[in-house]
This record gives sequence, structure tokens and C-alpha cells, in this order.
Amino acid sequence: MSDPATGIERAPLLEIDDATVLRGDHAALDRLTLRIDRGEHTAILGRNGSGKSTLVRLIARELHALARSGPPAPVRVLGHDRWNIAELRGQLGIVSPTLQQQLGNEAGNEVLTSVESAFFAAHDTWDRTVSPTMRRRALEALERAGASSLTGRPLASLSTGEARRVLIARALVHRPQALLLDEPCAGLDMTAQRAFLEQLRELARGGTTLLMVTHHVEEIVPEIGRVVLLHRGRVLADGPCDRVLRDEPLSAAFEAAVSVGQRGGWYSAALA
Ligand SMILES: Nc1ncnc2c1ncn2[C@@H]1O[C@H](COP(=O)(O)OP(=O)(O)OP(=O)(O)O)[C@@H](O)[C@H]1O
Repeated sequence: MSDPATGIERAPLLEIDDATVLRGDHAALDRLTLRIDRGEHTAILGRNGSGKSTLVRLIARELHALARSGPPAPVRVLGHDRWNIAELRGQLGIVSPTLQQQLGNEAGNEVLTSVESAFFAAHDTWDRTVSPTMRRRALEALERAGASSLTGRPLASLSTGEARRVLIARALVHRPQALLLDEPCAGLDMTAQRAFLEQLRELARGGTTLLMVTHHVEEIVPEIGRVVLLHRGRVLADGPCDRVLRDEPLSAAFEAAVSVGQRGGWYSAALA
């Protein structure tokens, strides 16, 4: 869909329509319907096993919804249901534990080289000449991810938090409209977590839409205006933070008495 006034594509960032994903003989996502607009910073929150990683892998085309006859397609990103993986990554940068593991496998590489290699992954080419434009964009992505100072270091020497920043830089190199972040703070201590979240806030303020998938309320940055609570593969609650991040919905989602606190735009949760 395009805006007649501007000609700019206005399709939502993400549309999931009645999608069921089986893992084993069990529906990890059960007739899930979700629409997220561009610029709508959103957290998808749920306890272990609620279907969060399955959702990320569905969006990333690593898993597929059950086939059904007729439109609409179960997953559309920016209005399109048929993307090749490289094109998709150009529009929606993905930061996930799987990708972090892949980065770990390149441990011998240097940081800038690793970020530049994202261009070749996206274009599936044998010619690996780094043009001046590619170098400029890789350096710019490192800067935006707060990772410029890591240039020159081998990946193997980086801490978990530093490696996560390099992963974000790799996602940003294509200047995507949005970042899909699966458990972005896993493995970070509280200082590294806050510094990393501040970097995400910068990106959000700079126009990159954040889609954050997490089981930690504390990771929901103040820029995020909408929370989708996932429970047993279904949407349990969906709405503004001040409506969803409350004792009652979180207690239902986590199947325990949860008490929610709020301070300066940040939320916290603990067992009551
Ligand atoms: N390979 C698999 N085979 C069978 N069942 C699976 C498989 N992977 C996941 N599941 C099941 O699918 C459901 C959703 O799993 P998923 O990994 O999406 O949850 P999650 O919310 O990401 O959990 P976590 O927070 O622990 O990462 C769970 O019940 C899980 O046991």
C-alpha cells in the first residue's frame, strides 16, 4: 500500500495473520494475529516457552506457519510475504542468539571486517571487494551501535556485551527500518545492560523501530510504547505499557503473583 500524497510505501512493518507454528506435535504459536506499524516501538514479553523465539524465527523465515488455502499470507513484512533472506535482513535487522553464535564461529575475524562481511552475506556474492561506500557504511554502523572503539580488535577478544554491539552494527549496515532483538540483554551484567539499552534508545530516537522480544520487564526501554504479552503461543494482552505492565496481566502471563514497579519511565517486576 502506498500513500497517494507521498508515494511512500505505508504498509505496516509486520503483519501476522492467524499463524500457527508447530514444534514437534505442539503448537508453539497458536493462531497468532499481530500487526505492528512502522515507528511503533514494541516489546513482546512472555515467560519461558511462551513462543517468543518461535515468533522471531517465524518472522526471520527460519520457521514457517502451517499452510492454508487463500490469502492473506500468514506473515508479511512491509506488505510483502515473499522475501529472500538477504532482502529481508536489509529491511529488518535481526539480532538473535543464533546470529550471536554464528558470530562466535568467526572468532578469528577482526571487528570491522566482520561488519563489512554483512554486505556479502546480503548480496550473496563471490566478489568480496570492500568499496569505499561499504567501508563508510560499516564505520557508520559501528558508530551508531556504540562500537567504534572496538575496530581493530579480534572478535575472539570481545566481551559478550561488546560482541552484541558488533552484531547490532552488522544488522545496521543495511540501514534497516527496524531491529528485531531477541533477548538482547542475555549475558550482560547490570552496568553493561544499562549502557546497551541506552544505545538502543539512541537508535530508537534516530528513527529505527525497535521490536524487542524478552522475558525481562526491566529491558523495556522508555521509548517502547506498546507491549504484547505472549502466553502459550497466544496473545494474552496487547496495549500501552501502562495498561499491560501491571500486576494482573503479568501474573497471568508468568503464572505467578507478580508485582510491578515503575520509576522514571523504566519498569521492574518481582514475585510478590
Ligand atoms: N525443536 C522443538 N521441538 C519441540 N518443541 C519445541 C522445539 N522448540 C521449541 N519447542 C516448544 O515450543 C514452545 C515455545 O518455545 P519457544 O522457544 O518459542 O519459547 P520462548 O518463549 O522463546 O522460550 P524461552 O524464553 O525459554 O527462550 C515451548 O513449549 C517449547 O518447548
